[in-house]
Amino acid sequence: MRIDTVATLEDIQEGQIDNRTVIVIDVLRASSTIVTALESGFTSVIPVKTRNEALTMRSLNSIVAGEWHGKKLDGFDYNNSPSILKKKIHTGKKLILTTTNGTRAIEKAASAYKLLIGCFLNASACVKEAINLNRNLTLYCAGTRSEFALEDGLAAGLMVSIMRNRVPSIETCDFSKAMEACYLQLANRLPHLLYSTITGKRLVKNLNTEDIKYCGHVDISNMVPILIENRIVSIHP
Ligand SMILES: O=C(O)[C@H](CS(=O)(=O)O)OP(=O)(O)O
Repeated sequence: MRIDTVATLEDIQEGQIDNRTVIVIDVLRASSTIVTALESGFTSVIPVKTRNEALTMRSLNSIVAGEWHGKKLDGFDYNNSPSILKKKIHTGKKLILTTTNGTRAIEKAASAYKLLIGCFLNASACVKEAINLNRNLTLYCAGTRSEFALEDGLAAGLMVSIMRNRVPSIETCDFSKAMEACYLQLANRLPHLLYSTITGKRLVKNLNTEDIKYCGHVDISNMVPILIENRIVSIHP
């Protein structure tokens, strides 16, 4: 098995999607929001591209959440905020979600053999599932507005490190090795380090500090979200 890590939304190549397991990593915040939404009772998350698409899909049985450049969109129920979502149980509802980077990464990699959603919160559960799926793996960091986001790279590095402990023969690209080394070097500075990344600083400016603290927790969830026909559901319902 081989792992490749992709640095930003734009950088992914065709050969890194088809016939592979792809884990979309957007720590701040789309991946963390999706994991948390399924943990808090939503039956599915529907990723959509635009505000209008999200509002058109709204129904009695759904809640609309998302942001553009960090700010909650007009007419939406929630921002892309895992710490707010987790305060309430939403049993049986669908979450319609649109975000600046994460939902676009999901759309770009939708033709993967299996597309999973990962972050710090569910890193070990994702790796376990990727091993079960037994395909080459792409860790697809969404980044932020076309730039590499350190928090995504660190979560990818954590996943490479967990994978290497479980499957010592794993092959990796050099960027995966670099992210693994980076995670091992900086792990003891989590979650505080996330306040100083580009996205972290932006979230602080927009008063979303609770999200940063929450998203930096490692392995607090066993939830593995998977994309099935445009809907994200729990892999083990
Ligand atoms: O959750 C967010 O606020 C970010 C916005 S950005 O990185 O500041 O553009 O969106 P996401 O799609 O979750 O990265």
